[in-house]
Amino acid sequence: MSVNPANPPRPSLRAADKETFAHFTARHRWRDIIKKAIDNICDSLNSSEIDKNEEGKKIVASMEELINQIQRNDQLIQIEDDGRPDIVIWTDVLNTYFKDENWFTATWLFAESYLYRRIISIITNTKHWKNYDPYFHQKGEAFKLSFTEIFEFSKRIDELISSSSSKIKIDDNIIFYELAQISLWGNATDLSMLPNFGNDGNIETKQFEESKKNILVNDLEKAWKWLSKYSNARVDFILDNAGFELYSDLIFSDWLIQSGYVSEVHLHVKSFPWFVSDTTLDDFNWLLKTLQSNDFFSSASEIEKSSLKKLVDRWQSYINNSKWIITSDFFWTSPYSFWHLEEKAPELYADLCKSHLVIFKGDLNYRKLVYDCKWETTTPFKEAIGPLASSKNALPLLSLRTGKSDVFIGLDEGVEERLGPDKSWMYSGKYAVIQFSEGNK
Ligand SMILES: O=P(O)(O)OC[C@H]1O[C@](O)(CO)[C@@H](O)[C@@H]1O
Repeated sequence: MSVNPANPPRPSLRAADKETFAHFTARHRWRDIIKKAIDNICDSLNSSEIDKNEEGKKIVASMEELINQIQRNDQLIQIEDDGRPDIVIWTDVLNTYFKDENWFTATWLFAESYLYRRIISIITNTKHWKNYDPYFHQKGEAFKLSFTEIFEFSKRIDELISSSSSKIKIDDNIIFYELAQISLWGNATDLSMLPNFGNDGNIETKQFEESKKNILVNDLEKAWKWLSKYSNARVDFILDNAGFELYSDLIFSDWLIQSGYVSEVHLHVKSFPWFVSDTTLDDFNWLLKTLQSNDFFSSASEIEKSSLKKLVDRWQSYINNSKWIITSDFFWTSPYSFWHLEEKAPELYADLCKSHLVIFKGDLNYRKLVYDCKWETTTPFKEAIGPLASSKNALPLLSLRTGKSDVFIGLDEGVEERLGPDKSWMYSGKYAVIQFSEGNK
């Protein structure tokens, strides 16, 4: 049988397997995530808007029913047509591969993606809540907590950009490594890992040094060698989370442009709210607006505010001059692994082929790159990404991923054993991989 969503290249990860993080997620985390979304909806109810209120209550009832379906481990049902064009794909994949499956027997990747698509269908099928993002509040709150790092980084990027004209010259490869790692750990929950560029150009911060040891595979040198042979290249980011992670991705993108190696950065956002924290176009616009808002950072000093203003003005000019292109495609929120990218999204793929480096951020993108299944941890990365490395049009790609699920690939012999029999290291967010494939262009 060919590889397909129900038949990954290795035995699939399924929530039915009690030893996995997939199981814990399906048993506990999904319920908590939906409950939190319900709370957000309830907080947005306003008794003066009667129709909207009534609809809001219906959404809450449907979401509660969704929790019940998961807890009873019901068979997966059709997703209600909400008029979004991707509904056809979802219906087709569900009917073709998962018709008789339930929440715990379907592959984890399908069941989890299906959950987020069900939530969006409930919300989209309303009059007053159509464009409501049930995770928006959380994303904003989390961003606020990164106050210190936000200002620190806006100052640092300024210093880096002007370092070419100053006495202290930091080598471009060093900046590339550090900004890529900031973008990597921007995905981690522990922001204390973030680095500091010292006056002599060295990286200060013990935790950052410490966190480097937790990068189990680090292909940054290879990626740099690949990218630095270009000037005016195109880089694509398949973005992951909004808020601080997005901010750190933009800091990285900013330097790529300023360094002259890159003249165009394509930033791929999600078409609708996805896996709680993923970046949508609204999140992107919110970030830019928030960085300019006096209210949000009311305790910031004038110097901090003006450094941020300079940064956002520059970012806005990239957007106005098409140096940064914000784009989205339904493929990123489809049930398919990226093994099917070329086949299922040929136009998107053809466009990505124009890129000199496609950077995939985060855990979910990693799961989709490697088909979210039970590979040996020593499987070479290029084997696990299948056609993404072997196709004659294979893309040059880089994955920046902190581990938050049951899959790690490309580790040296003995690493898994050293980390011990308790598999929580795989999903704790403490360990990461940076993996590169140069493609066939
Ligand atoms: O934001 P990231 O890094 O893609 O993480 C999302 C991941 O989080 C999880 O929900 C687990 O924490 C996984 O199911 C998913 O792969």
